[in-house]
Amino acid sequence: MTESVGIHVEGVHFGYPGRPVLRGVDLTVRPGELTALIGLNGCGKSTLLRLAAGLLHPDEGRVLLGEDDVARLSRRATARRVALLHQSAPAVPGMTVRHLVRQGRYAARGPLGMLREGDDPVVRRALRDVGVEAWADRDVDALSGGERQRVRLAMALAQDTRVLLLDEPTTYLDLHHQLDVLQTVVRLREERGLTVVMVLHDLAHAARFAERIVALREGRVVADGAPKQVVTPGLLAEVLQVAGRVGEDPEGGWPVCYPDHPIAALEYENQIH
Ligand SMILES: Nc1ncnc2c1ncn2[C@@H]1O[C@H](COP(=O)(O)OP(=O)(O)OP(=O)(O)O)[C@@H](O)[C@H]1O
Repeated sequence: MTESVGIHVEGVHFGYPGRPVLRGVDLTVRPGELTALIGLNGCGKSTLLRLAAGLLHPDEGRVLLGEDDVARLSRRATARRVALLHQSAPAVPGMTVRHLVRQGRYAARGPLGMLREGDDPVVRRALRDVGVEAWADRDVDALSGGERQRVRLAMALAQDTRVLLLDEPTTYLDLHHQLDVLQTVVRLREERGLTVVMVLHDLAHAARFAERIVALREGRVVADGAPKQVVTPGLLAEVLQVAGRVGEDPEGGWPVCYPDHPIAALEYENQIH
């Protein structure tokens, strides 16, 4: 197994024109760690993943993959180190599943590499890993939202990187396939020593599957630790603006949330301050 790679986010500030988003983020993801990133809509989660994938560059600070500053790596060198599952997929009319998944190879290996590899075993493995090999010759357009989401995961896996960034990997999926995808991620991470950061809106899934939860609020990290340590009624209020209770799964021991109601802005400020 190739050695795992960590991610270091050091003093990162980032904004889109006229819109500051990340306001001084420091985060070290250890090699081989499975981290869930949580927070309200618009708090900067996808932006942080895009910075780690080298698609955006910090205004201040830096992002390292292993020893390498992402801002100094070429697009292809970055694509060999890190794969990002986006929230939305490129939907090209008439493209088959196999063809789309091969795009993941293209990002990392380039056209010559793809020619050399012919019927690429990594593509076949990626299709198999997420259980979509039977759809290889179907049009991507003709898939349901959930089916397409799994194909996008196969595309990210086809990059065959040590670092996997997953932006809401369970969106569109029924409960069976949500659990299936999350278990697949856990298994692949164990088998291949992958370093995984995934944005999850479902705190129950974060608490169940991640070994670490990082919570963002308004572009800052406000909680960071093992699920048992950080999942509290205070986290629900401060990070997700929800009042609720937290218990413990009687068999697995992980925290279980019982969300009650959204907290109005005033009530929320009173709870925090
Ligand atoms: N390309 C862009 N140009 C300008 N503003 C953007 C752009 N992309 C995102 N934003 C803004 O930056 C902020 C952070 O967006 P981001 O997508 O990182 O949030 P998020 O935490 O992933 O949210 P969600 O949970 O809704 O996916 C939001 O206010 C969003 O409107």
